[in-house]
Formats: sequence, C-alpha cells, structure tokens
Amino acid sequence: MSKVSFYYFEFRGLGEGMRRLLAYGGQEFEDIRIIFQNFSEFKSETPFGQLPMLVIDGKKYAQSSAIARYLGRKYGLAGKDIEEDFEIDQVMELFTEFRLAAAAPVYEKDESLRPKKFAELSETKYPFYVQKFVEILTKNNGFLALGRLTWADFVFVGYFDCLKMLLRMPDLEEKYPIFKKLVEAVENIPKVKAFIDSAPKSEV
Ligand SMILES: N[C@@H](CCC(=O)N[C@@H](CS)C(=O)NCC(=O)O)C(=O)O
Repeated sequence: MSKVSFYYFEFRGLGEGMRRLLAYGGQEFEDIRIIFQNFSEFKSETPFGQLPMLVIDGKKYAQSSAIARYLGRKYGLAGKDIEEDFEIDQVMELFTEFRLAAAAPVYEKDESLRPKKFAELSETKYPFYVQKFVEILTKNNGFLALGRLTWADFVFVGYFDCLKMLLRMPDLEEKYPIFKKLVEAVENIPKVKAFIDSAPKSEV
C-alpha cells in the first residue's frame, strides 16, 4: 500500500480542497499541518518553495491545481474527454485569477497603499468575478463545470472562507445562495463530511 502524506498550513486555504479530495477518494493520508511561522525551516523540502505538497511513496507533487487535477482524475471527478477537461481547467484558471486579485492588497509591499488597492479592486475586479461565478454556477446546475461535481468544486469550496475574508464579504452566500448550495454539495458528501468533522478546526 502506498504511503501518502499531504502538507499544507494549519488553515484550510488553498490546501483544503486537496485534503477533501483525498478523503473523497477514500485515501488514507498523513495530514501534515505546518505552522506558517515555521515554514522557512521546511521551505527547501518543497519543489517550488511553497505549499501545498502531496507526497506519494517519496515522490513530491506540487502546485495546487495540478495536484487537484491529478486527484480528480484518480477519483472520477475529471472530464470524460479533453473537451470536458477544458471546461474544468478554464474555470479553475478564472478561480486562480480571482484568488490572486483577492489576495493582491495583502501582498502589496507598501502597507500604506493597501487600502487604496483594496478600494480599487472592490469597485472593479471583485464585482466582476463574483458576477461571473454566479453566472457559471447558474449555468452549471450549481457546480463550476459540466453541470456536475468535479475536482474544481473541491478547490473552490476549500478556499471559499478565505476568499470571503479577503474580499471582506462575510455575507456572500446570503447574498448569492448559489454559493451556499455549492458549499453544501461538497461538504455534505459523507466521506468529506466525516473528514471535516474529524479535522482540526480553523477560521479559514
Ligand atoms: N502556485 C502555487 C501557489 C502556492 C502558494 O501560494 N502557497 C502559499 C500558501 S497559500 C505558500 O506556500 N506561502 C508560503 C511562502 O510562499 O513562503 C499553488 O497553486 O500551489
């Protein structure tokens, strides 16, 4: 039997989707949660100096979308052909853009510019992405692609609370219940629910 370890930080963020994909696949894994402040000691152990990282029998797998796509293919949550895979990849790229725009003010080096950057993005980019995702979910029967559950839904839902925090939109699901529907669709899958119930709790 393979030895599987998954490394991410002590919050859900970008790694939670992959933890839940492993749980969905019924894969036993070591759920290793690195304290963010101690990461510098571990950084050189990762392929690109960042987490998440999946390790299977000593082989290291990095980059969140690549790991999620790989697990999705393993567990029947990918497309049935390249056209379907394209639909999933396309929405995942859009999600990555959204995630990076949401985090941009926090990563602004000059702290004094952060409020201005946040205000600008809140006027322009954030409403655009929110609207696009509402349209995509509406068109896809409440999922992100193909009108059914795919690995992209796991990544999005795993990051959702982090996204709401960065956007400062705590009531996003109340305003747009289609997001709540997607969160519930993933989190109520019995193996995923069992994992969530037993996992350490964190704010985001
Ligand atoms: N493109 C990478 C980005 C990963 C990433 O940004 N990881 C952050 C946490 S979410 C990280 O490791 N930060 C610590 C650091 O860069 O030192 C992916 O999708 O996996």
